[in-house]
Amino acid sequence: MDQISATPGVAGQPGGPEFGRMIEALRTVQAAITGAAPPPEVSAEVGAILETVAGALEPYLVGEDEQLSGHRDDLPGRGQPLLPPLWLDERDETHLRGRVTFDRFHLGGNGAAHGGAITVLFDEMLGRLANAGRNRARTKYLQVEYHRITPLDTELRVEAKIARVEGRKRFLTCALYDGEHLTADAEGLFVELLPGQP
Ligand SMILES: CCCCC/C=C\C/C=C\C/C=C\C/C=C\CCCC(=O)SCCNC(=O)CCNC(=O)[C@H](O)C(C)(C)COP(=O)(O)OP(=O)(O)OC[C@H]1O[C@@H](n2cnc3c(N)ncnc32)[C@H](O)[C@@H]1OP(=O)(O)O
Repeated sequence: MDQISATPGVAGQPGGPEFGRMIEALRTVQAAITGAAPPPEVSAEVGAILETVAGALEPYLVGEDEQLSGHRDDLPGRGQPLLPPLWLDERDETHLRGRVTFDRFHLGGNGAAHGGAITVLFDEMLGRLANAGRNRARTKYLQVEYHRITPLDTELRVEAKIARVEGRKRFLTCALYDGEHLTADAEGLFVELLPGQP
């Protein structure tokens, strides 16, 4: 996880645009499966296709350091399908600003994003900022408040800031906006790892 490549991949090489297309297709599949009520024969057919997909990748399974997913900063959400597709437009060591869109895969209920999906976004934003140009740090706590529902299929703005640093402790904040409206925000403490801490 220490190495995240911001360089767009080269066509014909592992991590090239073909990889980005595969992750994009997976996101489309996640939303389609979540949102569909298919007849049994279609579920069976799609299930068999997905088993074939997993089988096609099995010979290429690698360790964490070598996997492409999560290491591609040129792809939305680092090419990690657990993360909602997040684009970072501004970043330095004190703040991050980006755009994110939740879809049907991230549904909580009644058209609103799941609170856990929002928390994943906040942990990602704060984790990226807490680790920007600094020694490694991990989340100690993340306190989230949900102020109004976060809509699906809507481009939202997300901003993170460093509030203060006290020794190993980095206190950060993050806020998610639908237009002018704050939908959720968070405060987190990240603690710099000591030698030997994983
Ligand atoms: C996922 C990789 C993350 C690692 C980073 C790697 C690479 C970075 C490169 C690029 C970044 C790219 C992507 C990263 C994006 C997202 C990352 C998401 C981050 C995560 O998702 S990461 C997973 C969830 N996370 C954990 O899995 C942590 C499990 N946990 C531990 O590993 C330990 O818990 C640890 C090491 C955190 C601390 O342990 P510890 O024993 O060293 O430190 P301790 O607990 O003593 O606290 C020290 C000081 O904080 C004060 N303190 C404690 N609790 C407090 C509270 N509640 N309120 C106020 N103050 C508090 C104490 O009072 C003391 O203060 P003082 O020093 O002043 O006495």
